[in-house]
Amino acid sequence: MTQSKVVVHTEPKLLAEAAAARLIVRLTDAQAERGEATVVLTGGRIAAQIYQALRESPARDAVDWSRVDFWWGDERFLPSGDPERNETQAREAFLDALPLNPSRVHPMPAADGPDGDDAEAAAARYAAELAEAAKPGHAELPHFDVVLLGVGEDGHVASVFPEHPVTYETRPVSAVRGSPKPPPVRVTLTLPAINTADEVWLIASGAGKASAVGLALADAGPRQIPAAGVHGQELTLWLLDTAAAHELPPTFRSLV
Ligand SMILES: O=C1O[C@H](COP(=O)(O)O)[C@@H](O)[C@H](O)[C@H]1O
Repeated sequence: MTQSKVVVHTEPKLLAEAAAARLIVRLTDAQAERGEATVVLTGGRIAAQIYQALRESPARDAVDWSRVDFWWGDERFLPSGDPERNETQAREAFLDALPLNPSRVHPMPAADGPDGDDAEAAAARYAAELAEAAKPGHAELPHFDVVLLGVGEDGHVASVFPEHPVTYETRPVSAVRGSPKPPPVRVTLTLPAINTADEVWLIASGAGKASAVGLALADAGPRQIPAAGVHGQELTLWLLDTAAAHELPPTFRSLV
């Protein structure tokens, strides 16, 4: 049975620290149950703060990081090591500081990778890597314990942008051309792929996100506000700071 929850923190730093603490607990629980854990990472400003909080958390070693699989929800299709890549951000903020198993770290291909600047081929390559990690009977995707998602000012999640054809995509991974936010070429998990996760966490900080968050929680259409179109199989968790929670629909106002 799927559950939705909204949690509002007073400031971005607390939001980041609380999200990091939750993630440590969630990954520890998954490892207790299944012996391993899988998280899908996001990019963006609040994600960078969460990753830093994870790195600095005294509880971080509760997780056996060598038994965590890391995937990415989207990538800015740029050369490897480009500071704008979500992979670079995550590696610098926390992955490089953890005792990972490198074979469990699955960045999306870069624009100087085996497919060169062919984003469609890169998307197909990532889909094949995901399918290879899937358990028998789950043809296309591995089990995702948690998908982390930032929320754009326009309501985008991963690189699924409002009114873009990618909002209709049913394959698990898609190239995105003509992104309204730079860079214009990206690779993304699609809404149906994200929605296979046990838990989907949407994380938003700042007044610029308030309108998108309010519309998503008021059940806007997913083509207009992609954040409205993602749901975990067990839990959809909104982690907000007060500024991002400013335009919550009336049913949630008591939280602010
Ligand atoms: O470009 C992207 O933007 C969103 C949100 O970023 P933020 O800086 O506004 O928090 C991010 O979730 C996505 O992964 C990224 O590629």
